[in-house]
Amino acid sequence: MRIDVVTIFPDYLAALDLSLVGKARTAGLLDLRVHDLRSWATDRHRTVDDTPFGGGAGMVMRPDVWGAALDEVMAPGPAHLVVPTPSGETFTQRTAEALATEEHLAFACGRYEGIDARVAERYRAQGVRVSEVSIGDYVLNGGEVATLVMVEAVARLLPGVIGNPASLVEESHGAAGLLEYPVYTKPPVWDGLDVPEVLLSGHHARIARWRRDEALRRTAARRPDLVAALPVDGLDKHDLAL
Ligand SMILES: N#Cc1c(-c2ccc3ccn(Cc4ccc(CN5CCCCC5)cc4)c3c2)n[nH]c1N
Repeated sequence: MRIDVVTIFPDYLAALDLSLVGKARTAGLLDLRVHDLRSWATDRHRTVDDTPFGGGAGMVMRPDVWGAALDEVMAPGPAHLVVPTPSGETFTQRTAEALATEEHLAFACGRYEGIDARVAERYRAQGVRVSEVSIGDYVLNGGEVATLVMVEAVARLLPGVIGNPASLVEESHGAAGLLEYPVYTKPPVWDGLDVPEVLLSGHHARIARWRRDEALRRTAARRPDLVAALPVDGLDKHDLAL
Protein backbone atom coordinates (compact mmCIF):
# COMPACT_ATOMS: atom_id res chain seq x y z
CA MET A 1 0.00 0.00 0.00
CA ARG A 2 1.01 3.55 -0.76
CA ILE A 3 -0.06 6.38 1.54
CA ASP A 4 0.53 10.06 0.81
CA VAL A 5 -0.06 12.66 3.52
CA VAL A 6 -0.23 16.37 2.69
CA THR A 7 0.08 18.84 5.60
CA ILE A 8 1.54 22.23 6.55
CA PHE A 9 3.10 20.50 9.57
CA PRO A 10 5.11 17.53 8.16
CA ASP A 11 6.97 17.11 11.46
CA TYR A 12 3.63 16.25 13.11
CA LEU A 13 3.72 12.98 11.18
CA ALA A 14 7.21 12.02 12.43
CA ALA A 15 5.55 9.47 14.73
CA LEU A 16 4.91 7.40 11.61
CA ASP A 17 8.66 6.71 11.45
CA LEU A 18 8.41 4.83 14.75
CA SER A 19 7.26 1.44 16.01
CA LEU A 20 4.91 -0.72 14.01
CA VAL A 21 4.27 1.71 11.16
CA GLY A 22 7.97 2.58 10.97
CA LYS A 23 8.88 -1.11 10.78
CA ALA A 24 6.28 -1.68 8.07
CA ARG A 25 7.83 1.13 6.02
CA THR A 26 11.34 -0.26 6.50
CA ALA A 27 10.11 -3.73 5.52
CA GLY A 28 8.59 -2.32 2.35
CA LEU A 29 5.05 -3.28 3.44
CA LEU A 30 3.97 0.36 3.42
CA ASP A 31 5.14 3.15 1.10
CA LEU A 32 4.32 6.25 3.16
CA ARG A 33 5.21 9.72 1.90
CA VAL A 34 4.66 12.99 3.79
CA HIS A 35 4.49 16.26 1.83
CA ASP A 36 4.52 19.94 2.86
CA LEU A 37 1.51 21.67 1.30
CA ARG A 38 3.49 24.90 1.08
CA SER A 39 5.62 23.27 -1.65
CA TRP A 40 2.69 23.97 -3.99
CA ALA A 41 2.07 27.55 -2.84
CA THR A 42 2.71 30.06 -5.61
CA ASP A 43 3.62 33.30 -3.84
CA ARG A 44 6.82 34.23 -2.06
CA HIS A 45 5.05 34.00 1.31
CA ARG A 46 3.97 30.46 0.43
CA THR A 47 0.36 31.32 1.33
CA VAL A 48 -2.10 28.43 1.69
CA ASP A 49 -5.13 30.19 3.20
CA ASP A 50 -7.44 33.14 2.71
CA THR A 51 -10.46 34.82 4.30
CA PRO A 52 -13.80 32.95 4.21
CA PHE A 53 -16.50 33.96 1.72
CA GLY A 54 -19.62 34.88 3.70
CA GLY A 55 -17.53 36.22 6.57
CA GLY A 56 -16.87 34.54 9.88
CA ALA A 57 -13.82 34.01 12.04
CA GLY A 58 -10.59 32.39 10.92
CA MET A 59 -9.19 31.46 7.53
CA VAL A 60 -9.99 28.80 4.93
CA MET A 61 -7.42 26.75 3.01
CA ARG A 62 -7.18 27.63 -0.66
CA PRO A 63 -8.51 25.22 -3.30
CA ASP A 64 -5.85 26.08 -5.89
CA VAL A 65 -2.95 25.08 -3.66
CA TRP A 66 -4.70 21.90 -2.49
CA GLY A 67 -5.65 21.01 -6.06
CA ALA A 68 -2.06 21.31 -7.26
CA ALA A 69 -0.78 19.23 -4.34
CA LEU A 70 -3.38 16.45 -4.56
CA ASP A 71 -3.18 16.22 -8.36
CA GLU A 72 0.53 15.47 -7.98
CA VAL A 73 0.50 13.12 -4.99
CA MET A 74 -2.54 11.12 -6.14
CA ALA A 75 -1.03 10.54 -9.60
CA PRO A 76 -1.10 8.19 -11.39
CA GLY A 77 -4.10 6.92 -9.40
CA PRO A 78 -6.56 5.58 -8.71
CA ALA A 79 -6.22 6.87 -5.17
CA HIS A 80 -8.75 7.13 -2.36
CA LEU A 81 -8.77 10.65 -0.90
CA VAL A 82 -9.32 10.81 2.88
CA VAL A 83 -10.14 14.21 4.35
CA PRO A 84 -10.24 14.41 8.16
CA THR A 85 -12.90 16.92 9.27
CA PRO A 86 -15.11 17.48 12.34
CA SER A 87 -18.10 17.20 10.03
CA GLY A 88 -17.08 13.82 8.64
CA GLU A 89 -18.56 10.35 9.02
CA THR A 90 -17.24 8.66 12.14
CA PHE A 91 -14.08 6.61 11.60
CA THR A 92 -14.56 3.09 12.96
CA GLN A 93 -12.80 -0.25 12.73
CA ARG A 94 -15.03 -0.97 9.73
CA THR A 95 -13.67 2.18 8.06
CA ALA A 96 -10.11 1.03 8.78
CA GLU A 97 -10.86 -2.40 7.31
CA ALA A 98 -12.27 -0.85 4.14
CA LEU A 99 -9.34 1.56 3.72
CA ALA A 100 -6.86 -1.27 4.31
CA THR A 101 -8.04 -2.88 1.07
CA GLU A 102 -6.99 0.14 -1.01
CA GLU A 103 -3.81 0.30 -3.08
CA HIS A 104 -3.28 4.05 -2.62
CA LEU A 105 -4.59 6.44 0.06
CA ALA A 106 -4.05 10.20 0.15
CA PHE A 107 -4.73 12.10 3.38
CA ALA A 108 -5.41 15.84 3.18
CA CYS A 109 -4.64 17.39 6.57
CA GLY A 110 -6.52 20.65 6.87
CA ARG A 111 -5.86 23.45 9.33
CA TYR A 112 -7.46 26.81 10.14
CA GLU A 113 -11.25 26.48 9.64
CA GLY A 114 -10.87 23.73 7.06
CA ILE A 115 -10.28 23.19 3.35
CA ASP A 116 -12.38 24.93 0.67
CA ALA A 117 -15.33 22.57 0.03
CA ARG A 118 -14.72 22.63 -3.72
CA VAL A 119 -11.61 20.46 -3.29
CA ALA A 120 -13.62 17.38 -2.24
CA GLU A 121 -16.34 18.36 -4.72
CA ARG A 122 -13.89 18.51 -7.63
CA TYR A 123 -12.31 15.14 -6.95
CA ARG A 124 -15.70 13.44 -6.52
CA ALA A 125 -16.73 14.95 -9.87
CA GLN A 126 -13.58 13.42 -11.38
CA GLY A 127 -14.63 10.00 -10.08
CA VAL A 128 -12.13 9.91 -7.21
CA ARG A 129 -13.43 8.16 -4.06
CA VAL A 130 -13.44 10.82 -1.35
CA SER A 131 -14.07 10.04 2.33
CA GLU A 132 -14.64 12.94 4.72
CA VAL A 133 -14.02 11.33 8.11
CA SER A 134 -14.05 12.34 11.78
CA ILE A 135 -12.26 10.40 14.52
CA GLY A 136 -14.71 11.55 17.19
CA ASP A 137 -17.06 14.14 18.60
CA TYR A 138 -14.52 16.66 19.82
CA VAL A 139 -12.75 19.49 18.02
CA LEU A 140 -9.05 19.33 17.13
CA ASN A 141 -6.97 22.09 15.53
CA GLY A 142 -6.25 20.21 12.34
CA GLY A 143 -6.26 16.90 10.53
CA GLU A 144 -2.78 15.64 11.47
CA VAL A 145 -3.70 13.86 14.72
CA ALA A 146 -6.67 12.23 13.00
CA THR A 147 -4.39 11.11 10.17
CA LEU A 148 -1.96 9.55 12.67
CA VAL A 149 -4.88 7.63 14.18
CA MET A 150 -6.22 6.44 10.86
CA VAL A 151 -2.84 5.50 9.35
CA GLU A 152 -2.00 3.39 12.41
CA ALA A 153 -5.44 1.72 12.43
CA VAL A 154 -5.10 0.89 8.72
CA ALA A 155 -1.41 -0.06 8.68
CA ARG A 156 -1.82 -2.68 11.43
CA LEU A 157 -4.35 -4.50 9.26
CA LEU A 158 -1.96 -4.87 6.33
CA PRO A 159 -0.61 -8.40 5.74
CA GLY A 160 2.70 -8.97 7.49
CA VAL A 161 2.58 -5.82 9.63
CA ILE A 162 1.30 -7.43 12.84
CA GLY A 163 3.57 -10.29 13.91
CA ASN A 164 0.70 -12.47 15.13
CA PRO A 165 -2.38 -12.05 12.90
CA ALA A 166 -4.40 -14.07 15.44
CA SER A 167 -4.34 -11.01 17.70
CA LEU A 168 -6.35 -9.12 15.09
CA VAL A 169 -9.19 -11.58 15.48
CA GLU A 170 -9.97 -11.00 19.17
CA GLU A 171 -9.75 -7.24 19.12
CA SER A 172 -12.16 -4.73 20.56
CA HIS A 173 -14.54 -3.47 17.93
CA GLY A 174 -13.64 -6.57 16.00
CA ALA A 175 -16.06 -8.90 14.29
CA ALA A 176 -17.76 -9.76 17.60
CA GLY A 177 -18.53 -6.07 18.13
CA LEU A 178 -17.65 -6.24 21.81
CA LEU A 179 -15.13 -4.33 23.91
CA GLU A 180 -12.13 -6.37 25.01
CA TYR A 181 -11.96 -8.36 28.24
CA PRO A 182 -9.50 -7.34 31.02
CA VAL A 183 -5.96 -8.69 30.67
CA TYR A 184 -3.50 -9.76 33.38
CA THR A 185 0.13 -10.87 33.64
CA LYS A 186 2.61 -11.80 36.36
CA PRO A 187 2.88 -11.48 39.31
CA PRO A 188 -0.24 -13.50 40.31
CA VAL A 189 -0.65 -11.21 43.35
CA TRP A 190 0.25 -7.55 43.08
CA ASP A 191 -0.30 -5.03 45.83
CA GLY A 192 -2.66 -7.48 47.52
CA LEU A 193 -4.70 -7.86 44.30
CA ASP A 194 -5.27 -11.32 42.77
CA VAL A 195 -5.62 -12.42 39.17
CA PRO A 196 -9.05 -14.02 38.51
CA GLU A 197 -8.65 -17.70 39.49
CA VAL A 198 -10.07 -19.02 36.21
CA LEU A 199 -7.15 -17.51 34.28
CA LEU A 200 -4.72 -19.63 36.31
CA SER A 201 -6.80 -22.81 35.83
CA GLY A 202 -5.51 -23.84 32.43
CA HIS A 203 -9.11 -24.75 31.58
CA HIS A 204 -9.34 -23.17 28.11
CA ALA A 205 -13.11 -23.49 27.68
CA ARG A 206 -13.75 -21.85 31.05
CA ILE A 207 -11.22 -19.13 30.27
CA ALA A 208 -12.86 -18.45 26.92
CA ARG A 209 -16.30 -18.26 28.55
CA TRP A 210 -14.99 -15.94 31.32
CA ARG A 211 -13.42 -13.63 28.73
CA ARG A 212 -16.64 -13.46 26.71
CA ASP A 213 -18.65 -12.76 29.87
CA GLU A 214 -16.29 -9.96 30.85
CA ALA A 215 -16.39 -8.50 27.34
CA LEU A 216 -20.19 -8.53 27.41
CA ARG A 217 -20.31 -6.98 30.88
CA ARG A 218 -17.90 -4.23 29.92
CA THR A 219 -19.70 -3.51 26.67
CA ALA A 220 -23.08 -3.33 28.42
CA ALA A 221 -21.66 -0.99 31.06
CA ARG A 222 -19.60 1.30 28.82
CA ARG A 223 -21.04 1.04 25.35
CA PRO A 224 -24.74 0.09 25.44
CA ASP A 225 -24.91 1.31 21.85
CA LEU A 226 -22.69 -1.60 20.80
CA VAL A 227 -24.87 -4.09 22.72
CA ALA A 228 -27.94 -2.75 20.94
CA ALA A 229 -26.18 -3.37 17.61
CA LEU A 230 -25.23 -6.98 18.40
CA PRO A 231 -26.93 -9.60 16.25
CA VAL A 232 -29.31 -11.51 18.56
CA ASP A 233 -28.29 -14.80 16.96
CA GLY A 234 -24.76 -13.98 18.11
CA LEU A 235 -25.87 -14.27 21.76
CA ASP A 236 -26.60 -17.56 23.54
CA LYS A 237 -28.88 -18.06 26.55
CA HIS A 238 -25.88 -17.81 28.88
CA ASP A 239 -25.07 -14.36 27.44
CA LEU A 240 -28.64 -13.21 27.86
CA ALA A 241 -28.65 -14.40 31.48
CA LEU A 242 -25.75 -12.08 32.38
N1 LIG B 1 -10.93 14.14 11.89
C1 LIG B 1 -11.15 15.02 12.60
C2 LIG B 1 -11.43 16.04 13.56
C3 LIG B 1 -11.13 17.41 13.58
C4 LIG B 1 -10.49 18.27 12.56
C5 LIG B 1 -10.04 17.72 11.36
C6 LIG B 1 -9.50 18.54 10.38
C7 LIG B 1 -9.41 19.91 10.59
C8 LIG B 1 -8.98 21.00 9.82
C9 LIG B 1 -9.12 22.15 10.57
N2 LIG B 1 -9.65 21.80 11.76
C10 LIG B 1 -9.96 22.76 12.83
C11 LIG B 1 -11.40 23.06 12.85
C12 LIG B 1 -11.98 23.43 14.03
C13 LIG B 1 -13.33 23.76 14.09
C14 LIG B 1 -14.10 23.71 12.97
C15 LIG B 1 -15.58 24.08 13.08
N3 LIG B 1 -16.13 24.80 11.93
C16 LIG B 1 -15.31 25.94 11.54
C17 LIG B 1 -15.91 26.66 10.31
C18 LIG B 1 -17.31 27.11 10.59
C19 LIG B 1 -18.15 25.95 11.02
C20 LIG B 1 -17.50 25.23 12.22
C21 LIG B 1 -13.54 23.32 11.78
C22 LIG B 1 -12.16 23.00 11.72
C23 LIG B 1 -9.84 20.45 11.82
C24 LIG B 1 -10.37 19.65 12.80
N4 LIG B 1 -11.59 17.90 14.73
N5 LIG B 1 -12.17 16.90 15.43
C25 LIG B 1 -12.10 15.76 14.75
N6 LIG B 1 -12.60 14.54 15.17
